[in-house]
Amino acid sequence: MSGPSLLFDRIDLTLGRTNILREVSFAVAAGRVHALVGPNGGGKSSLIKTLLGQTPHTGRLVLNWPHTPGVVGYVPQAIEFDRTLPMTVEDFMAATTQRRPAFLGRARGSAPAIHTALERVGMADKRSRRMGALSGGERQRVLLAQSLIPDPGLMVLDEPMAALDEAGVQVFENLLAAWRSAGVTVLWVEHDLEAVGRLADQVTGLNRFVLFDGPPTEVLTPDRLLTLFSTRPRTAAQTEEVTA
Ligand SMILES: Nc1ncnc2c1ncn2[C@@H]1O[C@H](COP(=O)(O)OP(=O)(O)OP(=O)(O)O)[C@@H](O)[C@H]1O
Repeated sequence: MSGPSLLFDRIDLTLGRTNILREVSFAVAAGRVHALVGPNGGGKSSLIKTLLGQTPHTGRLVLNWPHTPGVVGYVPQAIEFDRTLPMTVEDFMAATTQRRPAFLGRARGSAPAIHTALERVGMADKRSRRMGALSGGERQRVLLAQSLIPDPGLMVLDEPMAALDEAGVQVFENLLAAWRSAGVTVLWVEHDLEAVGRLADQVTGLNRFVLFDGPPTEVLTPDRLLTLFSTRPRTAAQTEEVTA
């Protein structure tokens, strides 16, 4: 499934008194792996929520699909489950991927796709475990698995490698390679800059504003990284601005 190109054009987002994104403009090329990096609180997750239509932003956001609009896969930041919640991995997969209401049970037709997706992330043998009993890395693999159904054309990933062990990282890298060869567009929030340097085609640095945008080899220079990750805490800067 060929992916869309994306255009963020002067995106502004203010929630309450907090100005989270200001004049954010950059483009994501179709079928490329595009990383979004920046300090904690820099607005990366907010930008993703904006892309997914979840925020009252201003500015222009364009998704240009090659043919008809396709499927958007989304891997949220790690989520917690109550240990006693009686929801198995299979139940979770069904609830997040089937159209039929989850309280009616699993749709029989969805079983093969769920099995294949769990196999791709190495979790097929743990399909009957409760979500709350999984390790953080195992839960992360299940979050990746649910994003594979149905086949996405645009994949939106919010720190998908958090909590993954080495084998889990390999699973993720295999998925990335498969998306790349299928022409899926990937927008990927990541803190691991070594992985970004190795695996992304393009990288945007975000700390409320766009700080840089280009191929990793050109923009992830030691100077840039020092500036990006040693700025004043944004809360202090914002408070001054709001009260000025
Ligand atoms: N609903 C909200 N109302 C007010 N402020 C919010 C809201 N949601 C997020 N923020 C603030 O917006 C800023 C950006 O948060 P966001 O989660 O987008 O950052 P991030 O770059 O994804 O951070 P991290 O790397 O820590 O995940 C933070 O200061 C956060 O506290």
